[in-house]
Amino acid sequence: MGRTQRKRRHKNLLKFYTCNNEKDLILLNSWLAKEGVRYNKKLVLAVFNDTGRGVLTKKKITAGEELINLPLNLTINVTSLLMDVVFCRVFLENKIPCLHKYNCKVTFQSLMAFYLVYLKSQGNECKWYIYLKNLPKIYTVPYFLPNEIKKCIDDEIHSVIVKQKNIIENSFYIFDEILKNTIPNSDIVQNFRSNFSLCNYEWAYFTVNTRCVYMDLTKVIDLKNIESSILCLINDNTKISLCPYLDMINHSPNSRNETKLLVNKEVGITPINNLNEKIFSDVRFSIYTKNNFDPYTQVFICYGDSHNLKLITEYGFYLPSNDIDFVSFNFDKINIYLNMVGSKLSNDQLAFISNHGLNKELYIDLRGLSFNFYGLLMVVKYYYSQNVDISRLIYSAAVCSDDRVLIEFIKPMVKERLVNIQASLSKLSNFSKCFILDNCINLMCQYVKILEKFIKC
Ligand SMILES: C[S@@+](CC[C@H](N)C(=O)[O-])C[C@H]1O[C@@H](n2cnc3c(N)ncnc32)[C@H](O)[C@@H]1O
Repeated sequence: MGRTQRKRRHKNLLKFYTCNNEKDLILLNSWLAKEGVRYNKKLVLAVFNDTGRGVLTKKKITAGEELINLPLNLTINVTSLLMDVVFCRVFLENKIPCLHKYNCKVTFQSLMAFYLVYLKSQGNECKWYIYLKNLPKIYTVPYFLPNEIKKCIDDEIHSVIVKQKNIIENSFYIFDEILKNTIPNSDIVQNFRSNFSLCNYEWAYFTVNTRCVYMDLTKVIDLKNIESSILCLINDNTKISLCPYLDMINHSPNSRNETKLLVNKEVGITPINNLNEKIFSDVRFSIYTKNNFDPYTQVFICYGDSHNLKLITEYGFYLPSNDIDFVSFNFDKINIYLNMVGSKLSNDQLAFISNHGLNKELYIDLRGLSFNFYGLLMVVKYYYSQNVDISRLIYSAAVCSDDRVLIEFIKPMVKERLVNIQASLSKLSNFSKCFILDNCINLMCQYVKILEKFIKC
């Protein structure tokens, strides 16, 4: 090894320690190998200073290399739920007609979370025991902040938590009712009943939220006739799945990757009532990277959206110096401001705004007003100007959007937003520090930076 290489390796070594030899992870690795997972031999699990547990490569990885390849039966996906006879009986052998009563009432994510509590309640009798044992015990999303702190954080973060809370609590009460009314004809269901609590369900919900990957199984299963199956409870699609080991890879906004479902030609599209494990024994799920990774560096994939509001509230982490962050403004609040400054919108203006979608995507980022925000302000200011074609004017904003009149007009409202965030930050400084709160404070400071830049321009 040359001097430069040695130096680089030493520098990298300081940033992580490998954890492949920890007892639980040895068990996880040998279980995965036994179950047929094929992962790139260069990869090992490690704990990194900045991101926590993740995947490290010991040798160079080049774009196009496969990272992990799993048999479909080793992922928890829609077919796992459908093929689990005992789980399906919870719904089908029930004192209430729950498929009918709760038709389209929950998301697939909620159903997956319910299934995860069911699996967890089986302890070491469960096929997924080793996998479940290695999942994080807690999640660092603001949902879990104490109420007195939640009250002080910015409205944007708070409104995401409120939405999460509604989804989680509503689905929890539905599942609780279903479980209370099921005919408990096995120990598995008895245990499930006694383990089903809001706290366990919240853990499961955020396990699914933070770890699932997109997986489209329409090439192998026919999801059309679902009326008498548990899928009639859901109001969205089933395209998410938990994939052991793959879910150890952390996120980077700069990473690019692709997944593939590798299907043996003979596997046709199976109707949901004909599913069995054998059919999928030849179907595999594979993930490739489109990046190069140096030896002894962390391997990342991209989870999708990378703005910090999403990362903090859905995944529980914050990316510093994130240029794509933005501060949203609610149309109703803008409307109140317009009324206050004597620029009440007419019905014609309101119809124009709604028809052109100018009441959505209203935000300010480090580059200034969003296209829609700018367009909305044009409608406010120029709709009734003579010789102005407002539609043409709005679309010219794609080329030039620095009309001082519009910017100065909205500044007082932006200043008020800034003052409110600063006041919240000051209240938050009274609470003792913790990782989740720090993430929220970091994001709010980013909002301050964005708004101050806008006001100064
Ligand atoms: C799919 S899991 C990745 C593996 C996870 N770190 C573990 O120990 O099991 C997603 C979670 O990893 C963490 N994570 C992912 N990317 C991260 C990053 N760039 N920085 C910090 N934490 C990250 C977050 O807690 C996130 O909810």
